[in-house]
Amino acid sequence: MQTPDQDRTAEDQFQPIARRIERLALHLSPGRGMALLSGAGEQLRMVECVRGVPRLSVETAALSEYMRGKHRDIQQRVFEYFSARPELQTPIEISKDDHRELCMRQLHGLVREAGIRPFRYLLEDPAKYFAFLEAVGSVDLSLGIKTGVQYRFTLVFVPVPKASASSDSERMKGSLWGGSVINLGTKKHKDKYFDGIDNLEYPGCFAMTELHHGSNVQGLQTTATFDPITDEFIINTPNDGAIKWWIGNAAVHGKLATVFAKLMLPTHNVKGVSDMGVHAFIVPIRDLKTNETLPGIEIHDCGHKVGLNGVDNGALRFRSVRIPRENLLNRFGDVSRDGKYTSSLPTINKRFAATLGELVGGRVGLAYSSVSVLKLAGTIAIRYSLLRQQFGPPKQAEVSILDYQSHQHKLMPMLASTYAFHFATVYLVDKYSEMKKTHDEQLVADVHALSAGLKAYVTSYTAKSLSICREACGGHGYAAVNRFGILRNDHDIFQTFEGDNTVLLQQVAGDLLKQYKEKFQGGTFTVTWNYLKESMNTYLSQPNPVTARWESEDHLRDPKFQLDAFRYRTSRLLQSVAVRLRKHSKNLGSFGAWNRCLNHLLTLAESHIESVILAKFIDAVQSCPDTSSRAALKLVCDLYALDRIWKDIGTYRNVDYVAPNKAKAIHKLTEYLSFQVRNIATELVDAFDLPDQVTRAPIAMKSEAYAQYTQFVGF
Ligand SMILES: Cc1cc2nc3c(=O)[nH]c(=O)nc-3n(C[C@H](O)[C@H](O)[C@H](O)COP(=O)(O)OP(=O)(O)OC[C@H]3O[C@@H](n4cnc5c(N)ncnc54)[C@H](O)[C@@H]3O)c2cc1C
Repeated sequence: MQTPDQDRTAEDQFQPIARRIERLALHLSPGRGMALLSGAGEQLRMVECVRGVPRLSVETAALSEYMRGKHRDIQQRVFEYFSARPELQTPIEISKDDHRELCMRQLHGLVREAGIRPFRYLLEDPAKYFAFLEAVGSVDLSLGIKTGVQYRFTLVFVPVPKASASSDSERMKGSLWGGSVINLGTKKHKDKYFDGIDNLEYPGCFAMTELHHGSNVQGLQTTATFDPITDEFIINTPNDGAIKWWIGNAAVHGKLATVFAKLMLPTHNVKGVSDMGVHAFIVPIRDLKTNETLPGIEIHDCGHKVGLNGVDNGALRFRSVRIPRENLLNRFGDVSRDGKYTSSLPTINKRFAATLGELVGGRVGLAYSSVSVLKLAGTIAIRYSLLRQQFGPPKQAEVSILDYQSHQHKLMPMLASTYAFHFATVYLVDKYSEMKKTHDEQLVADVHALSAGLKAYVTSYTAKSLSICREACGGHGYAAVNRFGILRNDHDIFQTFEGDNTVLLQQVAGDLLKQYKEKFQGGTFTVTWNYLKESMNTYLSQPNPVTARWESEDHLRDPKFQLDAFRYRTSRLLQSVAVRLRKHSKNLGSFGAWNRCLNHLLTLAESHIESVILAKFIDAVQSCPDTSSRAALKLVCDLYALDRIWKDIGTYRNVDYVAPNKAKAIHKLTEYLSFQVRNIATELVDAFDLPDQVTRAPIAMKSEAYAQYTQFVGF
């Protein structure tokens, strides 16, 4: 019996030989080359077999098991619940109002009938909560967001670098009702509200954004003025710009809201009040029994949206609404009966920073959910592309559209990226759960930056990919029943809420620069960024002219080469932007210099996140215990890495990190790997383990797809 290690050795020896034979087989078909390769995949695979060249054989069940994680049971419960209650499934055509009511019924059903308690999972085992969120998001993204609004444990304080164009102080972004009460409040709040939030007796809102200020939370204008005579706060909207806007659950269902407002304390000086900064307050907005809007509060519907119409976003105006002093969520700052402000933390910035570690869950959740949207869209597009046949060699059968090189180019690197993101976000969830247990300071910083970067990177990628998937399915991709339109519209806003992506990437860049500065002052890099210590030194020396020319397949598929290349790019971007910022600061000041270098900074942040994603993917390949799954993952990982390097080949060529012959070899190999991945695409999407009841698009059904599609329109 072989150990996994012996297995790996044998396989590692075999693979390069098999690859060479296979390539030779292609070379032996003069004049046909990639056309044969792409145009007649099925025949070619048979030819390959005849010539003794094996296609990777993948044990889907084993791969699926490796991908699945430990909380499949909760997802299964969600799927089973909706299977048993077809009337609760969201139809393709539904009005805004009906969709909102249905979403609320879906959530009630899960909590009250199926006995699922998301709020408890969130507290006890965040990974279970995220798995649940993934499942409800695949039922309907509106339901996923509605759930998040009610429960989520996030309030993301986003410290944007001092120099950035957006703010000269810290900002906070985030969610949402349940999380804000538990995280920003104290025991009295938990005792009073936990059960009601958990069982949906207290549907609530998270009211931070105002008409004039979204990203820049420091600019909020709503006030909460303490009245020492009545022992109350007076919540007021001073002007139209301060109307709370986009507030989820506000238009119809919310009964209470966490309202973010500037805490104003009376003083004896000329000004009469002192601004203590933005704090959070629980404000009842509707009568718990009658659902009537409470006096002093004006609520309007934000109206029909581009997507997520199952969520009732509303706008709120407060006219001197009085709430008891105890409604201040006072974990980080409190006001005593006689109007004295106290906090264990001396400054607003410190209070924000303390909140960071507790409250990054929303971004973790969005990154994770975005990967499941990508899996769903990729599964639909790839299954259909395998089924769909158009054209073919003269007098021969038509070929699958996925046998066209152009189609492989559209979908196979995307499939590889989906796997890459899967492992990166699973890692993020693990780190987040660990952080919630240990509160380790370095981990807090790491999770904070990683969640910002992954949320921004993954949601942007998914948003673009949804359009590519639609187009890859031609006209039938445009039928609403096949889901791309709805997914695209619903997911689009993932790029904006829980922190705008451009703003979040700046935060990652700012953190990298901070680390860079500390390195040169003898500090240590946080866990994820340790690699920079090493690669900064490599960067400072010139690229090696010999390795720049190495082009063998074994070298290009060596994880060391791939990671070095990713990290070299990040180090180079980091070093060069630091120099530029220093130079421009002299004339433009730090704000102007930051803006002058903004695109450079965003590229740096993306490059760093790509390095982290690749590193986690390589780890996942190496840790996979099943031989066939490991071989498949290695192939997919190579495609991810080389495709990314090829997409940025100009950067590598400009500094001679890659010589022309090597650039050409990377390109050729990337196309070849796309073809190889295409050959196991069925198994790779099957391993996502999305049953037909979840994918739902008729064109992606595992069997009888055309028949199901024709039935849908009435044949
Ligand atoms: C469907 C939906 C649901 C929502 N739910 C809630 C909710 O429940 N509670 C709540 O409080 N809020 C909610 N929001 C608000 C959401 O959080 C904000 O829209 C988000 O924070 C972005 O703010 P903004 O809309 O003001 O965009 P802005 O900050 O005005 O950004 C507009 C553009 O300017 C760019 N930009 C801004 N600053 C910079 C900078 N420094 N550098 C470079 N570019 C910059 C951005 O990249 C973006 O492209 C929701 C929004 C929507 C659409």
